[in-house]
Amino acid sequence: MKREKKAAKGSAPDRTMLKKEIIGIAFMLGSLYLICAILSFHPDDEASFAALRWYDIFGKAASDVAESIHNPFGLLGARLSAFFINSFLGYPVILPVLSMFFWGWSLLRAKSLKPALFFFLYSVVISIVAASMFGLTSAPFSDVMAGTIGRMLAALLSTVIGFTGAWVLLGVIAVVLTFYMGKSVFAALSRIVVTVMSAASVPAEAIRVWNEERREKRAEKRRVKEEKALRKKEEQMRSVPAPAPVMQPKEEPRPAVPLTYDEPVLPADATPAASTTLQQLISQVPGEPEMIIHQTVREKEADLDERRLKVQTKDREAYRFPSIDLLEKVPEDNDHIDEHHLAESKRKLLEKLAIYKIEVKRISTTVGPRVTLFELELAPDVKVSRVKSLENDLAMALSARGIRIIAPIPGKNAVGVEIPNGKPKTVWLRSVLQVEKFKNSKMVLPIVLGKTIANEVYIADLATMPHLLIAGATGAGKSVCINVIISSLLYACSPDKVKFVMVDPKRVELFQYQHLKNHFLMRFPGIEEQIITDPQKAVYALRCVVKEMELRYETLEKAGVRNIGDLNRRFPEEALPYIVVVIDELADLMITAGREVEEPIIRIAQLARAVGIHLIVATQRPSVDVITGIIKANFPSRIAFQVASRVDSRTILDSSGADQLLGNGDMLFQPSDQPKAMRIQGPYVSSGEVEAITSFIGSQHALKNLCVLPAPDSQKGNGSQSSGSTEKDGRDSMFEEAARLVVMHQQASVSLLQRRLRLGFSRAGRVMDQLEFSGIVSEADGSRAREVLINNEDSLELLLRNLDG
Ligand SMILES: Nc1ncnc2c1ncn2[C@@H]1O[C@H](COP(=O)(O)OP(=O)(O)OP(=O)(O)O)[C@@H](O)[C@H]1O
Repeated sequence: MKREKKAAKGSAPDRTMLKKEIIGIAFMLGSLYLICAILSFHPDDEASFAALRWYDIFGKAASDVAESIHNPFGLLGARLSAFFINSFLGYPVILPVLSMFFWGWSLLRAKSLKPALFFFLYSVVISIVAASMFGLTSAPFSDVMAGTIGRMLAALLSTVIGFTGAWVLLGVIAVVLTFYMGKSVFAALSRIVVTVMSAASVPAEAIRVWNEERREKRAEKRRVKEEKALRKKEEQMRSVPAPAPVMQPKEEPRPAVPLTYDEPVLPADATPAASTTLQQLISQVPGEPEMIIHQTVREKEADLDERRLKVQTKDREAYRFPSIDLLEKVPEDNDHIDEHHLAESKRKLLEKLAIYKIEVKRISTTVGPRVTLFELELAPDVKVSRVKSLENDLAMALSARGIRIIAPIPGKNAVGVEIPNGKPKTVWLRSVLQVEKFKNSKMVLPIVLGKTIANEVYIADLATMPHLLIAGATGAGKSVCINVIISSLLYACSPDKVKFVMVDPKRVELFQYQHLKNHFLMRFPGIEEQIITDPQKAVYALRCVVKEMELRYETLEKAGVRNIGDLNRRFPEEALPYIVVVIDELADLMITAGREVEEPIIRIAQLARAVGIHLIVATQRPSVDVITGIIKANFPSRIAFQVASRVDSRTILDSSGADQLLGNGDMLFQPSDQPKAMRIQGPYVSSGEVEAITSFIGSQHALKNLCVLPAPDSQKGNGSQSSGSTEKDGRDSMFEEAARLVVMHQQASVSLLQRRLRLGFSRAGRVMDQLEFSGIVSEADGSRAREVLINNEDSLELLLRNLDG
């Protein structure tokens, strides 16, 4: 009983909210009154209440004076307006009062009070400046525009710094303030205007929706009528006896189904989308299995730009997150369901099953963006494997590609049949980022993979995956998927939190990310480019990552923590960024560098989870020579796009299914912690959108502390050392020749040594290190070329002789 009473009283947060709302309304009303009173100021009123004391408002004298007052807001209004205009700041005082109104509005709408505070500070200073400026003029209205304070300040300034100096000083303050504070204030004000306008447009939208629904209902009624008439005709035809006794296979009756709608199981932050017309659409025959239509999920939208977009990085440069407006707007008719196609698919499916005498007890459907899942509850005596063997027959009966049978659906007493929708819907990146789930995500490295069959936005944490293998035929959507993953991370993480190592042997897939070089891309000692395209350099870059991993392990050990999360929490000032290594085409690397590249990939995959290094590896050749057993074993999270054969699907996922996918971002995602892959439709992001995001980031101030990976230890006897590299005094046999080459060309680059001396990349890199150690070239400095420290060949010969000696 007590508890009920308590509940009735409302919870503490509710009461606090209520209090805030009351205070907000009081602020708004108070400031409105003050603004109106000030605007109604009348100069003659002051004389009327001059004899009246402040506290003397209940007496007879007060009522006499009130009658002669011009201000429509009464004695109080007249007094306040006279005080603010004559004795305070004049009319400019309206600005701070206006900011009080804004404050109240922010309290009422439970918005952050920061913009209101900014506006208040700005308006106080700007009204003082404006009052002083009016104080400097001798116009007739200057008295009411300056107030006592404005006139005093004007007199003080013109005495101290002169009349012109006062104008300049006040002008500069006004311009600078408006420039720095104006932006955020105007942004906040424009948000209020937008909110008010959208509130006003709600009734119009409701009328439009109502009209549309009415039109749809009428069309549905007409359609049902037509269907009924057609069925009647069919029945009449059937009742006419056949002319000749021809032997025909006895056809099973078509299992049309009665319908019920079930309450969908929705995630906490999702609301069901309306799906009302389907019930009338699909025919019902009494005694047939029941049909349930799962309503799809409509994710709660959220404005991603409402979070804090500007942050301070560790090296004190401001960084601004890309705005969601850089992505294209979702076309409006995107929610439309092709109901006729759905009804037709269901009819054909049941017909086919009836031919094979597979009895269905209950059937339910979920309409996804690209496919519809029919969940069939079979009669107890039907073997699940019989349905599975019908995959090809069903595909033929429905004349559709991409039919997949899930037998049984994990955790359910049902078999799933996925049938492509008539009109596939594109899932736009903007629509999957613009949801509350993403905005409020607590994941470390949230990546949006797309929409599930129930239209739920699927977000995974790369930090827990901990590595991702993406495979599929060419043109199936791998590169778009990688772009989506990188874009999700760019929308979620600042450059302090995540860095990328990008390896792109195809040269065309990742070049747009060049714009990220001053914020998100890691650098490598001795290599100018930050997006690696050369397979030998890729091996070197991956070894740098391995070295970084080893150093990070040492750091963890010294700090006495178990992983990067604990380290960053304990020492936020020295927090390490997560490193995401993206390799867009593993096959090209495996063919040219083979074991040399497999080795560091496996080392990273096996060990790097704890130190925050994560791999995303894509390949269009899902064969065992590229996705080797050991690579597969270390990539428990995998995405398969459409592939040519069942064998390819097995190579990626250890099961078939990817061969039945539809392409264009249709994927099977195998999470590391689930037994079966799930079907997801990947979002689409165009290269124009990626360009817009990356160039927005690239146009910002470069970070001063650019992350350079450590050079790897020189590898001996591991195959990377080319033959003929016998060393003298620890130096390479090509050392002297290399020294002469760089001095002759006055140019020190690894590629020059590679080209002219025919050295492999890693060997050329080692020789360059030795040249640096001997003082012939300067040390590497980020992306800048090394300097040659020896001017001529004579000095070089002298130096070489000294080295030998
Ligand atoms: N999620 C998606 N939604 C809609 N269309 C898509 C999607 N993903 C890819 N596509 C379409 O497929 C085309 C090819 O995609 P993408 O370049 O990603 O293929 P790929 O697998 O990387 O091919 P390749 O291996 O040859 O580079 C895109 O240009 C686009 O038209």
